[in-house]
Amino acid sequence: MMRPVRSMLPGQISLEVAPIRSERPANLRDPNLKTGGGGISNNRVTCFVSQLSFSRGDRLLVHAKPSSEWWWAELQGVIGYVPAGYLSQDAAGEEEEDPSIEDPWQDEEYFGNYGTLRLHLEMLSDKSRTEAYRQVILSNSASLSSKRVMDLGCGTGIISLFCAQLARPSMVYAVEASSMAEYTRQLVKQNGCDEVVTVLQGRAEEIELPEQVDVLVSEWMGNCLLFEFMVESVLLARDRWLRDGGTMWPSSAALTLVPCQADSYYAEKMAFWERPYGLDFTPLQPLAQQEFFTKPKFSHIIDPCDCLAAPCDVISLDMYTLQVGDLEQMKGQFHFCVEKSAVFHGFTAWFTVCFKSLEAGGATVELNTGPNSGPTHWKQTLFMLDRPVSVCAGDSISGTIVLQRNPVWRRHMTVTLHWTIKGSTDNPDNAQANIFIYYMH
Ligand SMILES: NC(=[NH2+])NCCC[C@H]1O[C@@H](n2cnc3c(N)ncnc32)[C@H](O)[C@@H]1O
Repeated sequence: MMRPVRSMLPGQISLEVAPIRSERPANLRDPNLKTGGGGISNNRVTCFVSQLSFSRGDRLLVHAKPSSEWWWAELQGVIGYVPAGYLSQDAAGEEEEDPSIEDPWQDEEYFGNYGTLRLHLEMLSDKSRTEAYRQVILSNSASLSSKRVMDLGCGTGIISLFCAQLARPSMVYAVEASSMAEYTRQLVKQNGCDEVVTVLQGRAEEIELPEQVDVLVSEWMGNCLLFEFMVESVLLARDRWLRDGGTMWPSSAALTLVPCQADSYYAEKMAFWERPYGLDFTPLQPLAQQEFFTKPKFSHIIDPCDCLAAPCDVISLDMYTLQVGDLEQMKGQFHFCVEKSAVFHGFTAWFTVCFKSLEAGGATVELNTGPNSGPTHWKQTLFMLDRPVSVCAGDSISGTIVLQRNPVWRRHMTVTLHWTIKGSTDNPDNAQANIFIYYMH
């Protein structure tokens, strides 16, 4: 249910909007929602968030108020941003806002999940991940003496326990918003670390620490590095609790991309329909493309020999200078030189984070989630093309990637890949510029 408001707009805001063919109020969670401006390629309608066009007296339905200045509203099935200052409450039919949008962070579900063991078991079972954090503490144990540490999103407290067990910090503030915090307190006591580790239950943005800290450590990385956007909490905590000159762990992060072949996934989801049980099911292939290839495949394991070019870092984050506002839209460019003739099925992405030493000149610890490093629970993320393209050694694949944070669902983003293939051969696909939007929800 949404609350109707009237526009008091002086004149028309003339903005490009693409109508959605929806009689019912749009389901904002619908990843195929078409809003704002956009473009079309390979029958895929892109989806950009932009402002909504409306006239004086129009009745808008407000879905969400992500900020005091801009609201997320709908007019005759078209969804977009509206300047809140031009709107007034419609006296008739006071209706409640869509309750599902009251929690754009979906914290109840998010922290509910982290209140159970399933995700913590997965993370603790990830040796590459957990050993990397252990190595950071071990290799900085001397410098950690008498330091004050904040472990943001400590979960079961593993990093805090490493600090207390392998070094002599003066205090570790282990901050955990989910109900797991109650058990984390027990684990801290059970392991004799309660002199050093204090568990604080609450969101890092809201809790109060008694003092600033020297080191802010967190394991905040999600699929494709940013999904869940826990990184926003880390930046807010940095700005509030990390002393000047303090240390961020991780210190930096990078998102890496590579063009790849994905024969088995393509066979499993697309080729399958060619002759199942001797029958021709190819009319279902457009459906399969829409259902399986319009969203990323998380937990994909790419074989290094499926990489068609040298991987390229497309987005780099400096955790000391990154701002929350930067997270709304991040762009990167890539230029790949195809190293072998193959079928180009899509792009695979992964991330690397680095932990600079507390000591000048000390060794940096790296956690690389790519195909040439130890397996992690993130694995890699596969973005499939609508349809595969044959490429030859010497071809180049150049383009841009845009990570666009969802203006309503604050833990979600869309990934837009735009590329062209310049071929050493006159492959008909080479002339085509492609743009693909993938919804991570
Ligand atoms: N690498 C990830 N993607 N997730 C791994 C860390 C997630 C842990 O941090 C907790 N957590 C996440 N955000 C917050 C926050 N803002 N404040 C406190 N705890 C948090 C969450 O409850 C979970 O226990």
